[in-house]
Amino acid sequence: MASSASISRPRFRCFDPSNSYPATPDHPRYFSASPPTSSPSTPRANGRSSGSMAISDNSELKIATGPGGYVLEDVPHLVDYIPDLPTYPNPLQDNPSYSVVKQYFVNADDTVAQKIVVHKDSPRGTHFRRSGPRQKTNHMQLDISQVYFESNDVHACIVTCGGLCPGLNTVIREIVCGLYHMYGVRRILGIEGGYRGFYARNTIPLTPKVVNDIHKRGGTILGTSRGGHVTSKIVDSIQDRGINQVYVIGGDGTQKGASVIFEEIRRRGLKVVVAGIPKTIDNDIPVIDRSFGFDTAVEEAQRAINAAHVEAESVENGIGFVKLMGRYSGFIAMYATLGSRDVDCCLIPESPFYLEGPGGLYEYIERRLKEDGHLVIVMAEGAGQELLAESMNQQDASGNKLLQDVGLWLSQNIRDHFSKQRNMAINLKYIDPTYMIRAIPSNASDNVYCTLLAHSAIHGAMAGYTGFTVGPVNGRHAYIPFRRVTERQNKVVITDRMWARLLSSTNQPSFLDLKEVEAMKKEEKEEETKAQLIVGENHTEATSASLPKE
Ligand SMILES: Nc1ncnc2c1ncn2[C@@H]1O[C@H](COP(=O)(O)OP(=O)(O)O)[C@@H](O)[C@H]1O
Ligand SMILES: O=P(O)(O)OC[C@H]1O[C@](O)(COP(=O)(O)O)[C@@H](O)[C@@H]1O
Ligand SMILES: [Mg+2]
Repeated sequence: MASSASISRPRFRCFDPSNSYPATPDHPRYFSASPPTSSPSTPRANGRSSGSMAISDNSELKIATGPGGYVLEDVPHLVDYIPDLPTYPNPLQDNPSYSVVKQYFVNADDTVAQKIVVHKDSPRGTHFRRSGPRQKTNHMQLDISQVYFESNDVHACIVTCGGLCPGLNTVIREIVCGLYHMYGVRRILGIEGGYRGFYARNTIPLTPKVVNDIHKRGGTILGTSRGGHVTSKIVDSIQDRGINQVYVIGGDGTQKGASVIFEEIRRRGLKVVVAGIPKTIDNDIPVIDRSFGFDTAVEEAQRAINAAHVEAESVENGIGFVKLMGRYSGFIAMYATLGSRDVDCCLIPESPFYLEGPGGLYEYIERRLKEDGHLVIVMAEGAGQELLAESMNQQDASGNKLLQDVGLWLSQNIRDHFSKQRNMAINLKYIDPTYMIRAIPSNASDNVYCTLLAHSAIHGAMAGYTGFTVGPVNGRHAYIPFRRVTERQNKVVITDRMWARLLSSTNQPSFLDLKEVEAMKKEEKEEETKAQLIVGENHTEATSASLPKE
């Protein structure tokens, strides 16, 4: 732990792939936290293997440390396994829109802190490489920017995988337009129908003209799918088509798939970058501040909640019941509840609840009906799964556990309880807007966000970085190693201040006693310690939910 509050510039030994200048003492020294499981420097003749669906087993970390507990968790670079790659002047330097903006280029050494609430003696903690077109001051004191691809040589492809989410088309559009207008790239392919599209479907040539209006439409013009990740066939297709930049848009499953593709590409020694753009309407991807489409989803959920409220207050003993998305994380339900102010009870997977007896849900419902004559309940789809007698032992094609429809189950149980046990006539209206919300186009704020994500991914790829996911960390876009976004899920922390706000806004019971709260706090502390151990030595990091930071 640092013993003084003074900030000192980290002293490192050099390895900075983004510049072609000689090593200087100011650059990071990397160490592997665990030994690499493949030998990237020995690509095979054609590099092909007969592998099928695989899980990435390469846990190599690219970490540099500095004074004061500074840790850089860096992302791979092409020169890690293909040394002596030539660099080219960055065309952005001559681009009239970008070159005049002095702050458009980021310093090649900029990093973004994961932990921004610090104390006098706190270690500086984990950092990620800042995204953006990179610039260095050379020995002649000139600012120059270099890239690892010549525009004419770039052959990019884009694929969308997993469930729908507002903003998919915007990200596709912005990758195409960004590559085209910023870097003069002309060859961009859309892969149809998710991962399996690499080997089983057609491709669509993408130009700014083709994608011009697509951000106004919901869904993805490329189509999507679950399952079908056959690594060797995907990489064979990438190799056969001469693709050298792969942009993968999808959730945690997709990023795991992208990580495996990256490992195979590295094993074959190919000059191909793999860049992930995180998509999850549930906002369950960790490290990043929020995921695109989340804002739109919360806004659209208001319409369902409003409808539930109107229905509920128009009749005697009316209950409006809305089920929202959120398999394992209740962010949409929590934010939609906080945004609406009409909700009396919000149920999420992270907060266990019970039905019968003092402090239970039925008692609370009865009280609200007696006091107000109506009530609105919002429930995330993954909440209360443990209350169902038997859980479904089925998975979707991607291996995600299929959940029981707990919303339907609970609304029926509420009806039965009040009619049979309490002899009270209630009027419950059940609304499930899931697919209506997922299918809408993204709102203006998500559109801007999608543009930044797309641009970050493009700049990273052109600069030769690979095996990364992009996303804002405390408001600054950064390149994050795949492993960091797939190793765990982002969850609502119910011992945090935001959940306290929700409880105070709805007045619902917390369903927890003090002992349980203490046990949860202990569990969180242990999780935090575990995360510190994974990352390395001598630093701490925030592991709590990433939205919002305060
Ligand atoms: N561990 C994994 N390794 C390789 N591919 C995976 C893995 N998990 C999921 N995938 C692939 O990623 C794609 C999307 O995954 P899915 O879980 O359906 O959606 P999401 O990416 O939104 O979480 C699917 O094609 C699936 O086969
Ligand atoms: O019906 P589908 O398409 O399998 O999707 C249902 C799931 O999709 C989601 O909306 C998002 O899931 P992904 O992030 O895995 O795409 C979940 O909230 C929901 O459980
Ligand atoms: Mg998922």
